[in-house]
Amino acid sequence: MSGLPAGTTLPVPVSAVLTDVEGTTSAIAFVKEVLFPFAERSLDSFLDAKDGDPEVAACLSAVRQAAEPGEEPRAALRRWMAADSKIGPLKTLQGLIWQAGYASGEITGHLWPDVAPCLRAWARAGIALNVYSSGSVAAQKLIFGHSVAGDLTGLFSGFFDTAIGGKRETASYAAIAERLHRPPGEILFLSDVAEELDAAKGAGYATCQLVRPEDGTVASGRHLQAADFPGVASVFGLPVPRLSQGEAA
Ligand SMILES: CSCCC(=O)C(=O)COP(=O)(O)O
Ligand SMILES: [Mg+2]
Repeated sequence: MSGLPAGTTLPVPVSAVLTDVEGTTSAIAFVKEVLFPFAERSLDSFLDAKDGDPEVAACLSAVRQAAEPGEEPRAALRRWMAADSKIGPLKTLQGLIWQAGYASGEITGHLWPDVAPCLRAWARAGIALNVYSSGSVAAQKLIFGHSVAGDLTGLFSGFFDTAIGGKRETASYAAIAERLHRPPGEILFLSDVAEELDAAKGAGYATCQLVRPEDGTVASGRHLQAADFPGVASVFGLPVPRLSQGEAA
């Protein structure tokens, strides 16, 4: 599965992991069928309730700047939602809307069952864990803070969104490496999207594509690959979780 001969472990000195969310730690289906529809159907009531709220007003001002000339902000937001556009003010608003859903228990953050045990094992071993997603930092903290495996936010030392740059741009990964005070070669970037991995590799990162057939992801062949987080651990020589009875690997 990795693209390496069976049993091969790479001599890459990984001291930090940077992980994508949708398609990597969490199902694409969860984002598309739970999170996005929740934001879509709550948009009007949220904006009505938050009329005059300074954070929301700043987002709407940024929406007007990015919208087509004369386009009403709500229409622009709905158009971007339909196209899954990774536009900053949309992602910020989605995060704010999801907050209520997580707080009420209507939404629980999906994680593949293999993810939390590996994150815990890697954090225990002193590997610095970080997130990079098009979803806002607030949205990242919500999905990991209200996850099916409990509150995992304490495992992470850094959260990055597109405020640092687009996920398909090499400069974004160089900027993250600087913020982490680590050589890029020591950072392992995990994603389902080959173009994001290409950009990270361009900045000198180690890369691994998560290819989860049950989530509809397709191997690019351009990066080492794994079917799950234990597969990542085996390719890069990272710790694997200690299993308690009945716990997923
Ligand atoms: C952080 S949960 C919300 C996911 C989201 O809004 C999104 O656009 C997913 O982007 P990713 O970069 O994690 O694939
Ligand atoms: Mg992804």
